Amino acid sequence: MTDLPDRRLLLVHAHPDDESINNGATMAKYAAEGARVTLVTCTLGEEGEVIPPALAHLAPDRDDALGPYRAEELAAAMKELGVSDHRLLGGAGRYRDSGMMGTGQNHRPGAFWSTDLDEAAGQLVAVVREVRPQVLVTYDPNGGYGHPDHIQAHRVAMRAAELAADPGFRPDLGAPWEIVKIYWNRMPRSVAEAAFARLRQEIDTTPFDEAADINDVPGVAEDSVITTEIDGAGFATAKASAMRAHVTQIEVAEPWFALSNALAQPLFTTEYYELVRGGPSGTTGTPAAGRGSAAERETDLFQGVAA
Ligand SMILES: CC(=O)N[C@H]1[C@@H](O[C@@H]2[C@H](O)[C@H](O)[C@@H](O)[C@H](O)[C@H]2O)O[C@H](CO)[C@@H](O)[C@@H]1O
Ligand SMILES: [Zn+2]
Repeated sequence: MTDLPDRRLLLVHAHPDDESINNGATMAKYAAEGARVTLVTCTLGEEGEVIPPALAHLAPDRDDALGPYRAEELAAAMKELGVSDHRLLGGAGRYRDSGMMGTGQNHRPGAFWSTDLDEAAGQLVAVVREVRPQVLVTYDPNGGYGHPDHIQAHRVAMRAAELAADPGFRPDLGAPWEIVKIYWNRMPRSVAEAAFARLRQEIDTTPFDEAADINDVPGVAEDSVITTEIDGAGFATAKASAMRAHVTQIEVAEPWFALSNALAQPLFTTEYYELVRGGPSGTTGTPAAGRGSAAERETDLFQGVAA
C-alpha cells in the first residue's frame, strides 16, 4: 500500500526551538531507530528576542530578519537530531509569530494567533494524509505556558487530526487518515521541583545569574496525569546540540540552559507525555488520565500500535 516506514511520528510546534526543548531526545531516539519523524513548525519565530549582541540587528524592531535566520537554526538543529522531514506550516512565512500573550503583535495581519483555525488546520491535514502518522505529539490546551502560538498550535493540531480522518473533508488533500495515538507534552511536577531545587543549589556553578520559576516550564502537571516517559539519556548530546543550534534563543551549559531572558532551567533528557487519544490497544477514545505510579507508564509512544 505505501513504502512508508512502519512507524511514523508527527510533531506540531509553534516556533523553531520548541521541538528541541520539548522533544529533542524523543525525536533523535525514534529517528535513530528508523522511524519516520516529521516536524511541522507553525511560525518562524519572527518576534523572538536575540541573545548574541552581534545578531541584535535581526530583531523585529530593527531589520526584522529573525525569521529566516531561525529557519536556518532549525535546519541545523534537525541535523543534530537526525530528522530529515521538517516543514513550515503552509510554507515559510505563511503564519507569523504572534508575540507574547497580550502584545500588539497578537493582532498583526498574518499573526498565527488570529488566523482562521480551519484554514490553518487544512494546511496540516495535507501533511497528515501524506505522512499517515500513527502518533501525533503537540501541546496541551494551554500551549504549555500560555503563549498564543503554542495555544493555536495545539488547536490546529487537534482540529487537523479530526478533519484528516473525515472522508467528507477536502478529498483533494488525499485519502482520510486516522491518527491512532495523540500525546501532549508534559512535565511531572515532582521531577521539575527536584531539578529546580538542584539548579538553585548549583546556580553559582552555571553561567546564569538566577533560576527560572517552575511555572515557566511548559506543561508542568501532577504526576498522575503523566502516562508516558521516554528515556532519552542516550541522546542527551544530540538534544543539547540541537538546542545550541538555536543560537538566537537559547544558551546551553549542560545540564542547564536559559532562554532569551537568561533565567536558567534544567535540560531534561527524559521527556514526558500525556496520552489523550488511543490506548495500549491503539483504540480511539480518551484513556483514563494517569496510570498511578511512574512504574506503570508507557515507555514507547508506539506502544500498542499495530505495525
Ligand atoms: C520557548 C518559546 O516558546 N519561545 C518563544 C517566546 O520567547 C520568549 C519571549 O522572547 C520573551 O520575551 C522572553 O522573555 C522569554 O524568555 C522567551 O522565551 O516568545 C517569542 C515571541 O513570540 C518567540 O519568538 C519564542 O520562540
Ligand atoms: Zn515557542
